[in-house]
Amino acid sequence: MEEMTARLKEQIKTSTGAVESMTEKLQSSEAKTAFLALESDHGALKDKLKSTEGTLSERDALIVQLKAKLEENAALIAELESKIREEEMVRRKLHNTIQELKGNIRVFCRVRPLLGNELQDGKKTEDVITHMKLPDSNSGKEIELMQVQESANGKSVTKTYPFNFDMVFPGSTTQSVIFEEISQLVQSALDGYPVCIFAYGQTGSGKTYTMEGPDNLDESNMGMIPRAVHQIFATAAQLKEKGWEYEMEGQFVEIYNESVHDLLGNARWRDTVMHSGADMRILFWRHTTVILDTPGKVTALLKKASQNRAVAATMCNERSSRSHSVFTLRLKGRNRITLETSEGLLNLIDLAGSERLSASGATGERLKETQAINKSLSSLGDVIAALANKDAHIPYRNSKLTYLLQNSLGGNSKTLMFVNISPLPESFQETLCSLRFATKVNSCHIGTARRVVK
Ligand SMILES: Nc1ncnc2c1ncn2[C@@H]1O[C@H](COP(=O)(O)OP(=O)(O)OP(=O)(O)O)[C@@H](O)[C@H]1O
Repeated sequence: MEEMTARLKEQIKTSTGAVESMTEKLQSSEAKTAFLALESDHGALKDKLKSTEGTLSERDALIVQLKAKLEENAALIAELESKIREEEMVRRKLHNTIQELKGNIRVFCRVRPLLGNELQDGKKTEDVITHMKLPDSNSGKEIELMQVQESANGKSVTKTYPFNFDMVFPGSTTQSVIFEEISQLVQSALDGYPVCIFAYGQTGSGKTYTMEGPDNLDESNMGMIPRAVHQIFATAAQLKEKGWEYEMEGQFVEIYNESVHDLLGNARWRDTVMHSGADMRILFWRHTTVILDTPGKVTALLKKASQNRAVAATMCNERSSRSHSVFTLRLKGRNRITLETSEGLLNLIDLAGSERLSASGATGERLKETQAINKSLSSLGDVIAALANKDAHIPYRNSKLTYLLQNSLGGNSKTLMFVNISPLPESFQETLCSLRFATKVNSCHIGTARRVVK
């Protein structure tokens, strides 16, 4: 026991010695420095933590603020969107009122310019066009024809034939200026109205140029059809913001010798049997329909149609189109916000030349064509006269053309007619006939167009 106590005592002594030596070491300046450094680091970290905590709570407050602002902005956007939709509705109503005030069948008279060989021997336009008084600017409405006649006592007297239309465009008017005047009508088709624009006039007076453009088509001389289609695509894209989405379908048919041909089908002359009554309308809509979701598809459609179009020679114009061509664009709109739907229709019609039989010098097959053209155009005149007289019976069924245009002339649609005229003195009688026909059309009140919306 004593021995064990002594051993333990010895052990305690040894460890006390070790503790003393360790304490001594700890108190040495090296350890002290390390300790102080650690203490300072610790303090710095504590400060950093405190400042980070401060920044974090500041950020939290900012996030709350931003969230509130975001909600405020979202409410503002919703309010503005609904305002835009309301304004769009007001715009549509106002636009329609303006169109109605302008009258439903409007007539624009367009005089084509003199072409290359018509201005020979250094002649100026005013040297050739001596039988016509035209407006100087593009905003005129009057045109006067003048003809020198011999009176009963042998004296020369100048007889004048004044005409007034919604617009009269002299030969210098560009395609884009003319389109500006009809772009409102094209807009109406997107708004859900049936719209019909047709070109009437003698062969070579510029109908195809006006509706489609010349053969060497470029941006500047594009006709009303490609311009209308471009505008429709551009406006439909803008209306997307207001919730409107559109589906577009196109058809192109031709009425030749009183039968209807599909200009988009594969068969060049796919003939349709003459049906009477309601069947006939169904037949029209059985023709090829192309979904038009890109402007490129429209260009391809117009190209195909023009390739298929019947072209034959007559004495009046070597590339004379002897048929009526009818381009139809159906525009189905749906507003994904208001769930409103609309169904507009745009008919763009290039009528066959209106020249009289005697002037065309036609015989044989050409004579038959001219008779068919004259029949349908005179049916058009009869329909318009019956509408102007407010007759109980309107003879739409007398020709394919008037049957096709039934909805466009019968008061349900907005209609515009171009009367294209030649500037040549030798076309005086044809021009007079065309202007008289156009005056009859212009005086025709067909009632108020109805928008197709659900
Ligand atoms: N405003 C114009 N500017 C320049 N050239 C024109 C204009 N209008 C017509 N032309 C030219 O006059 C010629 C006859 O025009 P266009 O073929 O359009 O007549 P049209 O009335 O359609 O004849 P058709 O009844 O035979 O179809 C064409 O060469 C055309 O390019």
